[in-house]
Amino acid sequence: MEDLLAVKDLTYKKNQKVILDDVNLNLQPGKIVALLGENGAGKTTLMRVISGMAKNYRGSVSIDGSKKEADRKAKLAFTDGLTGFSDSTKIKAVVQFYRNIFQDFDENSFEQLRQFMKLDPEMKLSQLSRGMKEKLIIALTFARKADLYLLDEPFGGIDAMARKKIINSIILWKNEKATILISDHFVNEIATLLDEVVVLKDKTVFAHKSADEIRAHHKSIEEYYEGLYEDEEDE
Ligand SMILES: Nc1ncnc2c1ncn2[C@@H]1O[C@H](COP(=O)(O)OP(=O)(O)OP(=O)(O)O)[C@@H](O)[C@H]1O
Repeated sequence: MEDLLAVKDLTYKKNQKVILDDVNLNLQPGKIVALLGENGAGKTTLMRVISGMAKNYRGSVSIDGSKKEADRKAKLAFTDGLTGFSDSTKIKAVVQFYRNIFQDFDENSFEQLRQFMKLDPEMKLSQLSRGMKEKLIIALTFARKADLYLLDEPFGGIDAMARKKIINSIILWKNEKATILISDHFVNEIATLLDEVVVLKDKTVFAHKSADEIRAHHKSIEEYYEGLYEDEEDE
């Protein structure tokens, strides 16, 4: 099958510091993939490079065979913290903006997601709690009919009950052929969703395995992941 995402020999520096070093990553359509790694491992940076927000990297990123930034942006949904909107912006105005910018934004889907998340369209961004903001970001992201969804620690502030409901529903919100790359510090909570696991360590892709393969050899994905760091702690 042709790759949906192909990252080839990617090196990214910020202020002369190497943040990603020779990253290669290929993802196929229709997969849910965890992006794991310690604080500072480069998960957010990798998503920013893939999405075209971070520039001046070496190597190449292609989505559906195209390296063009405009093509990539049209095919992927990445909501980076609602930056750029003022605090007094209402949810309904953010939705209006999304509708104007993204051709694949589906208002009916957003409406369903908004109700699911129990968000009031009249509320201003300044009135939203951290968890409510994260719910809005998830709703905006999945209201698009994208080929690739990048979710960067999407649930940090969301309460346990809502989190469970969201995680169980994610698979229903995406087209069968769409791929999700999701970073989360609690791999256990998303484990049942996963088809593949990518671990960023030492500035590069340290491991990329199928979830089934990991489960065949380890008690859980979490145990496998923690095992990658055990030797270091003993030193
Ligand atoms: N604006 C910036 N300027 C300089 N260095 C940065 C900047 N943003 C991030 N970095 C550095 O890039 C590296 C990777 O950061 P990144 O945010 O991508 O990691 P992460 O894996 O997403 O971490 P976390 O799990 O804490 O969210 C870190 O060493 C960090 O110090």
